[in-house]
Amino acid sequence: MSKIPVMEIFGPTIQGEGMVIGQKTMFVRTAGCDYACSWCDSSFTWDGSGKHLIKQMEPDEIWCQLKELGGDGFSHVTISGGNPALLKNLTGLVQLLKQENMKTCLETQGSKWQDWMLSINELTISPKPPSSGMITNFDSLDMILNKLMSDDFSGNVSLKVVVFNDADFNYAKAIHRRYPGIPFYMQVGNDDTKTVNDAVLITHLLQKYEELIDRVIQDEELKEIKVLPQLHALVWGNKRGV
Ligand SMILES: C[S@@+](CC[C@H](N)C(=O)[O-])C[C@H]1O[C@@H](n2cnc3c(N)ncnc32)[C@H](O)[C@@H]1O
Ligand SMILES: Nc1nc2[nH]cc(C(=O)O)c2c(=O)[nH]1
Ligand code: SF4
Ligand SMILES: [Mg+2]
Repeated sequence: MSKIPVMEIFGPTIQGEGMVIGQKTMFVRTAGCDYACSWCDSSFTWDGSGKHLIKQMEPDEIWCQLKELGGDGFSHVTISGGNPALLKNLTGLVQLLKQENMKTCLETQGSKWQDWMLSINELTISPKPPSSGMITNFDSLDMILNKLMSDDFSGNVSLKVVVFNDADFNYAKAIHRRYPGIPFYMQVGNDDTKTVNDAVLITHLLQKYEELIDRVIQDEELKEIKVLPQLHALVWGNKRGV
């Protein structure tokens, strides 16, 4: 018995962020986070407001629900949260997804390590900039990225920093400088995660995207960098489960 606290299972949708942006995928979102970012767009996973949604599930139950939703129409599963890396017992799910010939993607912030992370195909580490209110533990981050750059890991790893302001931009640059060999992404911060006015939100986020692009273009230090919006926010606004 190794039950996993699941907040939501959804899809098929597209991966809206980072290195496999646009990829058709299913999502498994786990409950609980060791951080409490001021602007977290998934705060219901850790602030108590989604407590009633949490289901303790075995890996095979999760797989059944994925198949119910996605049928035979998917080959990619993204695990996000909360912080899935809090869960030692995700090994069973990751192995089952592998057996079923799924590619796996993980979203985590780089604060915790689990050995099952070595079996993930696409691993995004997203350290948190000053505007989040969180403090990066660089000992943990160094340790995690060292493991992911070793021969023990055969998947792809990338770094993704969300940027809201100047201090975040400088933090993002410092992260890229510290880990120059790792594919690096800057992502536009969504500063209005509650509005249901999609038209206003989307116009605003596109403007923020243009501002971030302009900054990167003007910065001679930034060369090997990709600048992305949250594509799902541009398509569906703040809607949950997409
Ligand atoms: C909800 S988090 C869950 C995974 C993990 N806890 C993490 O932060 O990487 C998934 C991604 O959404 C990003 N994110 C959260 N809130 C955001 C916001 N308001 N605007 C832009 N990106 C956001 C996070 O930085 C992270 O890269
Ligand atoms: N479509 C879509 N793409 C995403 N990429 C990362 C997400 C997340 O919340 O971790 C996310 C999400 O919630 N939806
Ligand atoms: S680390 Fe991720 S899930 Fe946790 S609070 Fe920050 S953005 Fe939200
Ligand atoms: Mg999200």
